[in-house]
Amino acid sequence: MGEVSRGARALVVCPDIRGQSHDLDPQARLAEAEGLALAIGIVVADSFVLPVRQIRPGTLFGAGQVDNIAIACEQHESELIVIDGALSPIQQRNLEEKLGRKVIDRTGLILEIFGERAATAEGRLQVELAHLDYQQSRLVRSWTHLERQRGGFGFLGGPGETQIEADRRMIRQRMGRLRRELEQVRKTRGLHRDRRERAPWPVVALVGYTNAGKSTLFNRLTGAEVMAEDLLFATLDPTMRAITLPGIEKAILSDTVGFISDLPTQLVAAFRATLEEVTAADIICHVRDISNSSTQAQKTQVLQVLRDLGVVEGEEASIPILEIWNKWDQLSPDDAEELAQQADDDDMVMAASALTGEGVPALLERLGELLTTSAVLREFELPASAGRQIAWLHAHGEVITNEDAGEGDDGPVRRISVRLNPKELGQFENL
Ligand SMILES: Nc1nc2c(ncn2[C@@H]2O[C@H](COP(=O)(O)OP(=O)(O)OP(=O)(O)O)[C@@H](O)[C@H]2O)c(=O)[nH]1
Ligand SMILES: [Mg+2]
Repeated sequence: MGEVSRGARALVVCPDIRGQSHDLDPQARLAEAEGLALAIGIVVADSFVLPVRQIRPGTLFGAGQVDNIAIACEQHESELIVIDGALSPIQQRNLEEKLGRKVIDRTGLILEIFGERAATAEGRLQVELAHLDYQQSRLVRSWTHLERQRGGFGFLGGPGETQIEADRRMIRQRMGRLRRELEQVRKTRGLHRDRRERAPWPVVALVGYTNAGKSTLFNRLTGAEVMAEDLLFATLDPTMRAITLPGIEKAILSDTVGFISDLPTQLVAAFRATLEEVTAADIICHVRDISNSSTQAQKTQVLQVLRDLGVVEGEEASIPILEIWNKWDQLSPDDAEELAQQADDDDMVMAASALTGEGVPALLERLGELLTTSAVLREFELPASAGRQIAWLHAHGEVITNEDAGEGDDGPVRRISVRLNPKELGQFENL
């Protein structure tokens, strides 16, 4: 880690490759790439989009374009070039040689940010694993030119083992160790989650595109001081706090990592594990920067991640999703008027400004309402002799299945799936 240093002056180049479709247009992608660079303290000296009609396997860009990048580097005194796309290891090496400067691609950049931000043990393990995976792929495909014969002492491998094989094995071993550690950490966290699931407190998860305002809203609702900044990926590790809502004494609010388009594959798994918490929520609040010109594309990306997590299938969501149209204060009066109409017509949309607090009381009201009425499928295993509880479930919830689950310590066990809202769950737990 630490491939780039804070304060480095960089050129940010967004390749617009013909035939590759994107939700975001090139200018929006360029702005996002600048945001990523800023997030790690890089000074953006200049930035531009370069159309690529045909990918050059060796350099991605054509020779004339590479010359133009070199000129721009000179003009703007840049020591680093950020390419907002995927570079093959060979392309990266060739560009570095031709430009005489360090070149980093989008995956490398996001890995750097994640490396700097991860704060919990689990987050750090995930990011290191992702980084090793990235390095490993680079070793396999490009470092062969660096291969050199190792002398025949044979501590690590047989005599004559090449350096690249040794490096590869070391990375593999390290990854194996990290995976085991990660599993251990997750087991502990899994226990916590089970315990919380049994606790009669509903969980509200904030999700959304990076920089949408999740942490700002989290802080406003909880009085906490989670880092909320105009930085992409300000939050990496999930944070939870208790809040009180109208009609609900206690609910758990969780803040999560922001989403971004084209997340590096190496980070998808890490990211998904962090987001698993979301699948145990009673309500998902999808925080949107409604003032952003790419807000629609961002929403598509967020829904895609929720789909990957299994929360959304087709048009159906298994957990109610309340959209929060945040940064309302940034809208022009005309836009505000038009969007207010749409928000009014949809009872799963609330307009708000986490910054000014406008719309927040109504949002709390709506959350309380949803939590007392939205039923989620829950599964219980109860001794068949627990007649009172079983009867209560039938009377208050919508029982979907009630089946034999074998023998327990106290005789036969029933497995019952039932739709209950969080309030009913609380009552049931206190029976
Ligand atoms: N004008 C305005 N700015 C806001 C509002 N909500 C958040 N912001 C600003 O938007 C920026 C990002 O806010 P965060 O709360 O850090 O966003 P996030 O969604 O947690 O971002 P990540 O953790 O990076 O995913 C900060 O500069 C906030 O001050 C709002 O309602 N209005
Ligand atoms: Mg945040």
